[in-house]
Amino acid sequence: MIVTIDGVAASGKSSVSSGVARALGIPYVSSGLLYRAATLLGLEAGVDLHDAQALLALLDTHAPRLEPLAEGNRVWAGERELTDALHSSRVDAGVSVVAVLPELRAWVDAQLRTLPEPFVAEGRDMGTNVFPQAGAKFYLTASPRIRAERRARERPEDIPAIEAALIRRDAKDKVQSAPAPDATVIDTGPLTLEGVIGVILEGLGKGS
Ligand SMILES: Nc1ncnc2c1ncn2[C@@H]1O[C@H](COP(=O)(O)OP(=O)(O)OP(=O)(O)O)[C@@H](O)[C@H]1O
Ligand SMILES: Nc1ccn([C@@H]2O[C@H](COP(=O)(O)O)[C@@H](O)[C@H]2O)c(=O)n1
Repeated sequence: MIVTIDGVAASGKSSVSSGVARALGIPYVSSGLLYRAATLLGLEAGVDLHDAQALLALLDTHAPRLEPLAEGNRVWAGERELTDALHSSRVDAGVSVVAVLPELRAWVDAQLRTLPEPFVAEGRDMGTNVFPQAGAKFYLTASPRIRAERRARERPEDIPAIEAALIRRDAKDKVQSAPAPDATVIDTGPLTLEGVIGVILEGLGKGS
């Protein structure tokens, strides 16, 4: 079984996926972390983030891999853990440049498609492109202001700056971010985290 949870930036995809996965007793997979890892390695090496061949060469050398733990995904490059470095504002700002490159999308998709079922997969195109056969699909939204207020607890910038960056990232990610026609769209604005998890579990027939 595959459950997909897609949505716009900072709509709660990772937190919700982790909660749903824990309730189901299965792993979750954060596809965005692989795009973030490619971006971080590119920034550290000083390569042009538009240069797919240079990025693929770095990925070949460092071979970042995703550890899809239910309590929180981790990313490793050899013995080095990249996870904590993947959510900086610098990576936030660069990742959409990397994510439009077809070669990079193919690299991420190939990694995801080797994972053994069952799992919850979260990102932008899990329900449309990567796992169109998924048994259940959800899509999370919330206004940019609400998302920025939530994210402000995790970033040094103020709420208007975070909101502007989220709007920019949504625009750059628009092509790969359309909801699947068969996804249930959830506006998380009026809901708590536990509330969103509850709606999804209910939709899966696992509600309490
Ligand atoms: N329904 C909710 N109510 C309150 N806070 C929430 C809710 N959903 C998520 N959050 C909080 O919003 C923040 C962003 O959530 P999260 O990181 O899970 O989003 P995301 O969609 O995975 O983000 P990104 O696209 O940047 O990877 C976190 O601090 C999370 O705890
Ligand atoms: N399926 C996906 C997942 C992510 N992206 C790109 O990665 C960025 C970071 O993802 P988060 O889920 O951590 O926000 C995102 O802004 C996209 O550029 C993607 O294209 N497809």
